[in-house]
Amino acid sequence: MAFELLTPGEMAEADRLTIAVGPVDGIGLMRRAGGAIADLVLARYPGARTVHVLCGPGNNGGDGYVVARLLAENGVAVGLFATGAPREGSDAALAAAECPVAAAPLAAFAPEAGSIVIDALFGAGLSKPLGSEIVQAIARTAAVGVPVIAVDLPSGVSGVSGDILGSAFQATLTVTFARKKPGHLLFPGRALCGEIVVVDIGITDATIAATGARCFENDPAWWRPHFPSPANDAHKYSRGHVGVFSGGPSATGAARLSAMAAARAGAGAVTVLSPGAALAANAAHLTSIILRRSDTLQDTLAFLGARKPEVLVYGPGLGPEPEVGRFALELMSVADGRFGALVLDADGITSLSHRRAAFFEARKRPNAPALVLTPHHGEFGRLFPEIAADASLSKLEQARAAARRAHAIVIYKGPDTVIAAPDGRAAVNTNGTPLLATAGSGDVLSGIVAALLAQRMPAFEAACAAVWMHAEAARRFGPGLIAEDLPLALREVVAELGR
Ligand SMILES: NC(=O)C1=CN([C@@H]2O[C@H](COP(=O)(O)OP(=O)(O)OC[C@H]3O[C@@H](n4cnc5c(N)ncnc54)[C@H](O)[C@@H]3O)[C@@H](O)[C@H]2O)[C@@H](O)CC1
Ligand SMILES: Nc1ncnc2c1ncn2[C@@H]1O[C@H](COP(=O)(O)OP(=O)(O)O)[C@@H](O)[C@H]1O
Ligand SMILES: [K+]
Repeated sequence: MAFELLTPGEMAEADRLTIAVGPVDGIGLMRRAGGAIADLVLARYPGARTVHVLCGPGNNGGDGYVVARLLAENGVAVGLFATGAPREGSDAALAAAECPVAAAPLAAFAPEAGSIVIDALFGAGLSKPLGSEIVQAIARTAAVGVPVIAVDLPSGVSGVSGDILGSAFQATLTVTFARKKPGHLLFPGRALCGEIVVVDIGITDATIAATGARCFENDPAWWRPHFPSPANDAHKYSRGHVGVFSGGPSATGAARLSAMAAARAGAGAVTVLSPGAALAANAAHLTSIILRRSDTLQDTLAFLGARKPEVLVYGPGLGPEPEVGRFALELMSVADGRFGALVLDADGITSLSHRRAAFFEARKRPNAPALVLTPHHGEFGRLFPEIAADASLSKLEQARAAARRAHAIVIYKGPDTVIAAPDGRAAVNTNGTPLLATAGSGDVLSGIVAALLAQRMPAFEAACAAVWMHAEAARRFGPGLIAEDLPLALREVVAELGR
């Protein structure tokens, strides 16, 4: 399955291994890469008057020389512009020597309406901000608004992080090789890629595996085999029981959203644990969801002993007060097999920011429960300020660092939600929709995660599945979505995933 995301370093390793094993050599890979792009250009832009190919000094430029040659051989009017000649003896120099079109300096590049631009300036090798000559070429291209086809990555986009180094092309189409890179899926890079096409240039799955890549594009294909469905002899508690803590009388809705989502995602029983003062408010709104009073740790322990829930959701609507964080620590310390996993969300995360040392210490205990943290950007920065402040780390690397630090699955939410496990596995979600930017949608996500964990789906896969299902439900519901709509919208998604 081709869902691995390779960093530029891992991709270069895949390249090296492929050449080492043979029979294809470096220039052979480059000819295949350039050939695939030329085919796409001819198929998609049969009427293009002129194609301007912009070549950089490295292998990305090498791919560009191949494209220029093939287009010229097919009768296309090709203008070729280069920034620096390829290194002597390199594959790119060979590709340039084979290209019959003379290269002009990049400063002479003047895009015109009706033409298209092939951006082969920098790809995986981009390591510093673009120079002014290239920044100006990007500006000239944007001013004319012609289609841009990026080779591997839009020049200026970091393949590691999706960050923009100085400036970057806005591509219409990005053609990359063998696998995507994190920079294709993390914002802002994702938005600059346009449509992404991955072409096979003969790098095998075994070679990709040999790079040790442990990052994936989130896709049902690889976690669906773990997706739960009820056994024939299931009863409500054997299907999985989730307990959700409610806030006080004026903040009960968040827990109910989480609880409803847990039920729709397949938990056989869901209990809302409510402070006495909020029982009436909760009771007025709950039907199939069980309601139980819980004001103290003793009350919670009694519930755990009597009802043995698999998973607890702690955070939505609880308020950021330090007592909330203290209770979260107590819950973790009494877990000891009384429940299997804790989903800490929203205020459950924020309230721990004042007790970070105690929290990280608690996570080291051997009997600590499995933990899933679901921070958005602000919550992430509160619980992991040093990691969040480290600008050298991509969002993906930050999520991984946080997962290792907290011995937890971390769902770092946003338009490009990253899911990371303490063992180094990570996934970037790609079916998100801005429709999810609506109050309470995060509470729904915590309930879905809890339900899948309660049905004993392995934790990393459960987190990936929950993020995907949450977004899929939002997409299917469409505009007008509010968080209350999400639990019911999950029905169709669950039905299709189940066997
Ligand atoms: N599987 C693969 O990895 C394949 C890679 N190919 C191509 O090879 C590319 C990678 O080639 P390279 O490693 O040569 O890298 P690039 O061609 O992206 O960059 C070339 C060199 O430019 C320099 N540089 C980086 N940032 C710069 C900046 N802002 N201003 C000026 N110079 C800068 C660096 O020294 C870098 O090594 C890929 O993007 C892809 O297009 C293809 O040829 C075929 C196979
Ligand atoms: N622009 C967006 N594109 C895709 N997903 C988004 C976007 N904005 C928010 N989301 C998703 O919506 C959810 C919002 O969660 P959160 O910020 O905790 O909201 P709340 O606290 O109101 O429930 C997260 O799953 C997040 O990934
Ligand atoms: K490029």
